[in-house]
Amino acid sequence: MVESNPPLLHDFGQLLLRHPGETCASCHRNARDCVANEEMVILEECELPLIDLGGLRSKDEGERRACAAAICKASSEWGFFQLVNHGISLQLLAEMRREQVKLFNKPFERKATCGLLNNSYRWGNPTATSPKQFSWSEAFHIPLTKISEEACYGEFDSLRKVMQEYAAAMQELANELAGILVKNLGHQKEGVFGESCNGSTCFLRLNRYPPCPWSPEISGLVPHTDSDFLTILHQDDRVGGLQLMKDSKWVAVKPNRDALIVNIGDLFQAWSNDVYKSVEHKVITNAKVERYSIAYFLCPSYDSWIGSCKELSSIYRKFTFGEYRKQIQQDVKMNGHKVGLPRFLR
Ligand SMILES: C=C1C[C@]23C[C@@]1(O)CC[C@H]2[C@@]12CC[C@H](O)[C@@](C)(C(=O)O1)[C@H]2[C@@H]3C(=O)O
Ligand SMILES: O=C(O)CCC(=O)C(=O)O
Ligand SMILES: [Fe+2]
Repeated sequence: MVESNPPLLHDFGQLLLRHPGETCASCHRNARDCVANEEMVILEECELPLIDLGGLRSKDEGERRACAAAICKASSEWGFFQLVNHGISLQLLAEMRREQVKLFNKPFERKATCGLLNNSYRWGNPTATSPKQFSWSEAFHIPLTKISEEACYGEFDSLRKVMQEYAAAMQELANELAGILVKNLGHQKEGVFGESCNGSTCFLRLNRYPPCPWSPEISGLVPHTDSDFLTILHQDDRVGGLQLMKDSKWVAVKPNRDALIVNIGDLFQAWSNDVYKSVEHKVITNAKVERYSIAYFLCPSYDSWIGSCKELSSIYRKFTFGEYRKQIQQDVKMNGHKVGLPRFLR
């Protein structure tokens, strides 16, 4: 049988061999026995703020205002919320998921070579310097620049067509949410994003988390913040695993088949001068079942300047998105993990 899974067990094993003596900071067991030491912290399951976007379309001005206020409140207190009545057709979400499954079912060799989808395939973390930096997952992190170029997708034209429709729908929703968040701080979206955040500058990330024999000690996706303005996540509707940091504790997000998850990324935190929070999150693995998710990242072009709505008292220095991405890639390469916004403090 042709293997479609990436060699996660082999790569993780190699990493453990390179770190035989490492001990876990919280339980003092050998890193081989305990690779995700944060898991020792007590875990709560949470009800993320639930926002009914139908409120924005209400004839009643009070309801429209209340809905916008709830979005801003959740973005500053949680950095995360769930969205129902979001207007994205369930059929489109299901079609996108079908194409995603078909893609991940291809032989590993095919996914890893051939420059598939703009060379966007990755798995594990080749630059991890310790076991707890390893992600038990595979992903296509796809720039939407070439989404209209059929030649770039070869045999995956049905995936390209659904992705095009999916990305357009997500872009509209992401822009609407971004507009509300910007207006709340007394600015106009056009002034902040200008022409820089359009369909072709954004990314789609297709994630697959294979069952993991080391579960739950190893992360499916290591703790991170997203490097964009905001993310719209279509997570698995049955298999949970997403956790986020709230009041210094990891809390688990319950799957909800009717909801999309929205989270604030680093760029919005920087622009809002820390009013909106880019919160750390991670995915835990499951020993028996695989899990899928799709993230839409609202990003500007690489040459866009990320300033602050409080120019005179801004916490972060001005930087371009290109500079930000480059710094992340450099940190991941050098230390195995992302540093992010702290690098850009004034
Ligand atoms: C190994 C890594 C790649 C990543 C940064 C990280 O240290 C951990 C998570 C990865 C992630 C996931 C969300 C976004 O896609 C991303 C751009 C980010 O900010 O964190 C990626 C990073 C990446 O692919 O460079
Ligand atoms: O799979 C998930 O639920 C989260 C994925 C995620 O955080 C990401 O792709 O940045
Ligand atoms: Fe993320």
